[in-house]
Amino acid sequence: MAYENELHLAQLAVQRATLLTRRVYAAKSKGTLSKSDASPVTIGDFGAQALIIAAIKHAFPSDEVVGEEDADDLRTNEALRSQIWELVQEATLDDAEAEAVLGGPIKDVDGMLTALDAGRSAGGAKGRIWALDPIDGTKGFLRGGQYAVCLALMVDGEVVVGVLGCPNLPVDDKERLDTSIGADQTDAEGKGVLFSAVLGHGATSRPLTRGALAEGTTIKMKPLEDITQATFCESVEAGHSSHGDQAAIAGKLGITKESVRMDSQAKYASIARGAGDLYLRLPISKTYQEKIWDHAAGVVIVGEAGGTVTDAWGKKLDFSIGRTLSGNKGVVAAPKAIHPEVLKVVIEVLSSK
Ligand SMILES: Nc1ncnc2c1ncn2[C@@H]1O[C@H](COP(=O)(O)OS(=O)(=O)O)[C@@H](OP(=O)(O)O)[C@H]1O
Ligand SMILES: [Mg+2]
Repeated sequence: MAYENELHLAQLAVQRATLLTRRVYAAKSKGTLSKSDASPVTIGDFGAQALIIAAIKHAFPSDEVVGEEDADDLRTNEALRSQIWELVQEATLDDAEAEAVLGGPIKDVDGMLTALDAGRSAGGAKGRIWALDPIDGTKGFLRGGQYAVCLALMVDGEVVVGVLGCPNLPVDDKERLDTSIGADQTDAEGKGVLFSAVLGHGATSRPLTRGALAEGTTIKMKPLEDITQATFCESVEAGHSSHGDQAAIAGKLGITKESVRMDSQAKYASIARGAGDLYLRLPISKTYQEKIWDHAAGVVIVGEAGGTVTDAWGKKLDFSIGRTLSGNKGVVAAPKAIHPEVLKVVIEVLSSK
């Protein structure tokens, strides 16, 4: 299979980083995060980004990375730096082969800062560039809800590999969408899901483990015969997408079920596994540009599960421009067969404003 090594590396790196974020959440819940004033999101974000970039640079030294964070804050904040360094050192998978693929633990603090800083790529249309969101859905992370560790590889501006670590989603693909899941998740074995896809080779899900990767199963979007029965997902934050426009679109499509609000790219993962049908993200702000790391992995996973993802005007999401999707507005993700019908209504609603 194409990109087999990249996929394997991405799965293990996301697995290791997702477990780190879960430990930070558990520490927050137990009240043992007292050494620094930093928010658990900050700690998890830096730790996860350092781990993932170190693994990428070990396996593919000349690849570039567009990461959400950089090391500036850590260079000036010693307390924060040592707290994150402690976590990063402890974040090893219970499997020697997996650790060898990842290059083992990061050697020293400088190595951690160097890894973090390697996320400054400007992106673009040429070469191999990874897009990384170490904690997507920061609000979800803080409220014990959905969040995702997101990594994708783009080659010449096209997303070819995508991996999402969703520690608070139910393991069973058939389980109904339930936004309350994760409310009391702990740092325990047997919870959470790792989703992956390679362009042209399908999408899979597997339980999140601490050691070797669990066996994957193919995921597919749910066949939807009657659009009025669709379940659609949207952001929790009203500031990130227009709940009003989305409700108007659902109404015009004859959808009566209430939307499922969920933070992060867990929305893409959920519709890809058939727990939900549509993901609508209609822009609120005229100036906000979506970040590539908020979409790259989810888009290839939905595409490989039988879906189509475009922006709100029907344009393919263009990951080749830089760190943002500056050529696009909004997101419409749906099973291939019904995407045109959904898009038509999206355009009607947007045009009538
Ligand atoms: N104004 C505006 N419009 C659209 N999107 C924005 C906006 N501001 C921020 N963001 C990005 O939204 C990312 C989280 O998206 P979600 O779908 O998880 O939103 S929500 O948390 O459910 O509201 C969030 O990612 P994280 O910061 O990783 O959580 C942001 O990159
Ligand atoms: Mg994000």
